[in-house]
Amino acid sequence: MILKTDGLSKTYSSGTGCQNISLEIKQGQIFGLLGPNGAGKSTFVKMVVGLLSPDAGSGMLLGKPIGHPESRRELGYLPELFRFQEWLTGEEVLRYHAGLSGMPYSQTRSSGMASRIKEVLRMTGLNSRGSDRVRHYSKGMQQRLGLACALLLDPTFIILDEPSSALDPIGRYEVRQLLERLRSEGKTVFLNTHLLEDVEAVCDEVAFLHLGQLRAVGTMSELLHAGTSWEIAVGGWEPELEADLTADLLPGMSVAVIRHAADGSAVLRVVAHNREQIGYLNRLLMEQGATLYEVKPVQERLEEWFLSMSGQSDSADASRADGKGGKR
Ligand SMILES: Nc1ncnc2c1ncn2[C@@H]1O[C@H](COP(=O)(O)OP(=O)(O)OP(=O)(O)O)[C@@H](O)[C@H]1O
Repeated sequence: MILKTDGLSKTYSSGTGCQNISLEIKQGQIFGLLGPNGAGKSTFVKMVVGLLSPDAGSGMLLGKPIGHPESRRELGYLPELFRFQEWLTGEEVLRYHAGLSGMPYSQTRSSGMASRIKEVLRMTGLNSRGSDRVRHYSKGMQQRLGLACALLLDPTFIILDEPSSALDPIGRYEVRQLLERLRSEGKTVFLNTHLLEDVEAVCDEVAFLHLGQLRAVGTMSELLHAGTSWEIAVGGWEPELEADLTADLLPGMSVAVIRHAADGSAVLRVVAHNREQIGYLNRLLMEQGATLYEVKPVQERLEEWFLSMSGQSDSADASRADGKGGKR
């Protein structure tokens, strides 16, 4: 386990922050922490990297208690709000950051460090701009420089707080590719974000924070409850079958007609919690003289899930509180 937190809590004088956060991040995964603005994501990250002390709870990071200097040695961190010395060049900022890590001055000037600096500039798409002053960088380029700083000392665990917030779609795509490459090298990445497409594209596991509380943890497919909603193509369909089927369905199941053609073909949207319930529906259809041709699982869209988890659709919440990876 790279990171394990147990009930981490921080309450600001304003009464907000985050409470009782218990998470486990395994080696080699990209873990996404999602949540709306003000959910408490950065507060959690700051406790993990040792910038804030928790009011309660504990955590182990790379085998040491969080906040311990040893646990930070293997950590790369891109803060949400970054600001660099604008009079320095990108290369100078990186060398300065190497020095801040405790590296002797001579080593920060070594040829090994010069080539590592070139490498992280290349990895983050800044290879041709390393000798330009930061004041001439765009916001997106400064964010890339922050990413280069986080990667500079080849950390085992990389925590990125909104790494793509200033990037254009190409930049976001490049960062996603970089994260995948880091994972393939065995690194572990913790991604704090509200960019749903990033989470959907790269995260192995996701946690959802809302109003400082952990609401859900699981893989994308667990969280989106793949398998509870199905699209079913049938033949021999008659409009009155909808009411007949509905009357015989098991508790929690439902059927709605999406399309129906004059030749008796139809597509149904079915809520069923397992394949046995689909088998039961097949039997009902056969009893009514209809034929089941195709069954396709339908995945909920991440955006809809995000909205419902953020309290924008309470009725959707209530119907999805079951199973592993569900709401907490
Ligand atoms: N230093 C602080 N003092 C007082 N309140 C704070 C402080 N930092 C954050 N908060 C409050 O704590 C809550 C969580 O903030 P936090 O920055 O952790 O959320 P977040 O999920 O990272 O938000 P965003 O996605 O907007 O960056 C918010 O209500 C915020 O106003």
